[in-house]
Amino acid sequence: MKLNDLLRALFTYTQDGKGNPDILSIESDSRAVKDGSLFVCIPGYTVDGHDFAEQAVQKGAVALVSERELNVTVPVIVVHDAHRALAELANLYYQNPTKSFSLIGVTGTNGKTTVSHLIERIHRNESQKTGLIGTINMKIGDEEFETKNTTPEPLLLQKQFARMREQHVDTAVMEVSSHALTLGRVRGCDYDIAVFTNLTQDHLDYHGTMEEYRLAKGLLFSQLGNTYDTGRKKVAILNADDEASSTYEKMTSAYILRYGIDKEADIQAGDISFSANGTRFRLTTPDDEREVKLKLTGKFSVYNALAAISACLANGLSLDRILENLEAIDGVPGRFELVDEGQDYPVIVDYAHTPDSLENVLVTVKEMAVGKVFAVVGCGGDRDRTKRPLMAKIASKLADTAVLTSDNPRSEDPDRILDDMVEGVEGEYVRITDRSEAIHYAIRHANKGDVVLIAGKGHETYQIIGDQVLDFDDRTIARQAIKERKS
Ligand SMILES: CC(=O)N[C@H]1[C@@H](OP(=O)(O)OP(=O)(O)OC[C@H]2O[C@@H](n3ccc(=O)[nH]c3=O)[C@H](O)[C@@H]2O)O[C@H](CO)[C@@H](O)[C@@H]1O[C@H](C)C(=O)N[C@@H](C)C(=O)N[C@H](CCC(=O)O)C(=O)O
Ligand SMILES: Nc1ncnc2c1ncn2[C@@H]1O[C@H](COP(=O)(O)OP(=O)(O)OP(=O)(O)O)[C@@H](O)[C@H]1O
Ligand SMILES: N[C@H](CCC[C@H](N)C(=O)O)C(=O)O
Ligand SMILES: [Mg+2]
Repeated sequence: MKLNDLLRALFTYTQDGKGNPDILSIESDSRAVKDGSLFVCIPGYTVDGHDFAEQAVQKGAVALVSERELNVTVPVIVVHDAHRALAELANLYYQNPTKSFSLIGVTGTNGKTTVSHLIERIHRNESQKTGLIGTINMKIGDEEFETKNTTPEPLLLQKQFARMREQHVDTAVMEVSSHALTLGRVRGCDYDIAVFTNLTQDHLDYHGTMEEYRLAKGLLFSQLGNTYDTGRKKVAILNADDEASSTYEKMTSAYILRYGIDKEADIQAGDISFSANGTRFRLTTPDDEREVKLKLTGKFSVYNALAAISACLANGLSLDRILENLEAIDGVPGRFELVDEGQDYPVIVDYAHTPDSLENVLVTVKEMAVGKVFAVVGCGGDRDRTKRPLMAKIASKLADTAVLTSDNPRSEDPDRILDDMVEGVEGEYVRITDRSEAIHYAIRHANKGDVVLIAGKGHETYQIIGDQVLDFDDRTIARQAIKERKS
């Protein structure tokens, strides 16, 4: 593709230096630049991509996109915001792949992975070819691809969409993080359906205030638009019980479908009851009323189910088929996952790493415990510090014993993170920095009918300490601890 053709993706820019070279690839990492690359200089949080401009030219870059003028021998396209430019260029380079299938975006503080998986599995059981992008991995049908971010950076994202188009995907579902929305990673994506789960505290290190965080998520709903050039309806799916939805209602011109439990909604759950086998509720839609039996537990699972049902209805599936598929789903990896070695005290691994998700999951765990609840909880390093005392408070108030420990301390001193947590403690706790020891402690002390919750890492298979990524899986450690205790 010629540079000038690619520049149609950008609305305003200035060009410094003449030339219209053939662009053979777009790169935002100088280390990946080859002959014929267009190199986009991204100002990062660790380093500034502009500092690698010279290196990129030496490696064969034939043009650069930059936020400032640069003294190089190839044409420089100067833009206001290189992050946005990168997303728009990537979308045009791969020729608008998201116009070829139905695209569903899921945002919100908690439940994105769960809701995306529910939507994907329901569509897959309807013989649709599906795509999935999120925290755990990316998938096309059964083929898995690794990812670093919940919402990948634009080049990887659009490349993956192009692969989906090639493989004739019918419906793709993706998690859209607030970071991605703020950094413009998803610009150019043509969403058909946007789903909001909920908004509670997280990522204040990045967004500063809850107001900024709320508005960041709103970008998904404003991006949805109301155009029908693909012939598909645009639908915003909002949680009637979450007050942030009223902001998103005003930010979108798409159709709106509301789901809820407490407030009146289009897709409504009532008469909810929980048992050892799962959750039952009465579902009311504008046209129907049904009894639903989920294998998933907790009020939050009812919200996730309602969000998934709404998205599947908006995407044209019938309620009968949606419910049959939904009722068969027994869970998502690392979300309320039981570690069963035949022991008489349930051990649950869960990904709750925010105050709200921890509270929800502990309330659910308390309901199923005949005896005591042990909660193994840590807080991530280089992440929102203000959630640390809140999470320790919730764990120590709701569990009989909170076992406070480490969860990806990253560049921070694990004991400093624990000091921050301990400030919020309001009940019984023990403090064990080593996560493996903490898990062993909880399992050693649990008796028949007690429940051990191991929160925060879910599907993760690593512990990040300093710049080392060490093998670590809560489920494996828990299994070992249960077996050791038996012997
Ligand atoms: C804060 C943030 O979003 N960071 C992302 C960012 O990294 P960064 O700003 O540190 O990048 P950098 O290392 O400074 O590099 C800047 C630029 O220089 C380039 N570079 C760098 C070195 C070099 O030799 N040559 C070169 O050209 C880099 O390729 C890059 O384009 O750009 C990287 C490449 O796109 C991302 O992988 C990285 O995500 C990191 C891994 C991360 O942890 N992000 C989190 C905060 C995040 O985005 N999380 C959300 C989920 C949140 C939720 O739970 O809701 C997500 O979507 O994953
Ligand atoms: N609807 C919900 N409301 C509150 N908490 C929830 C909800 N759904 C799941 N949770 C809790 O949040 C945890 C994380 O869920 P999930 O991975 O689906 O969220 P996420 O939004 O994808 O998180 P992340 O931002 O890290 O990708 C679960 O393990 C569970 O404890
Ligand atoms: N996407 C979230 C995941 C947090 C998971 C938890 N294990 C941690 O490392 O804090 C984040 O990056 O904030
Ligand atoms: Mg997720």
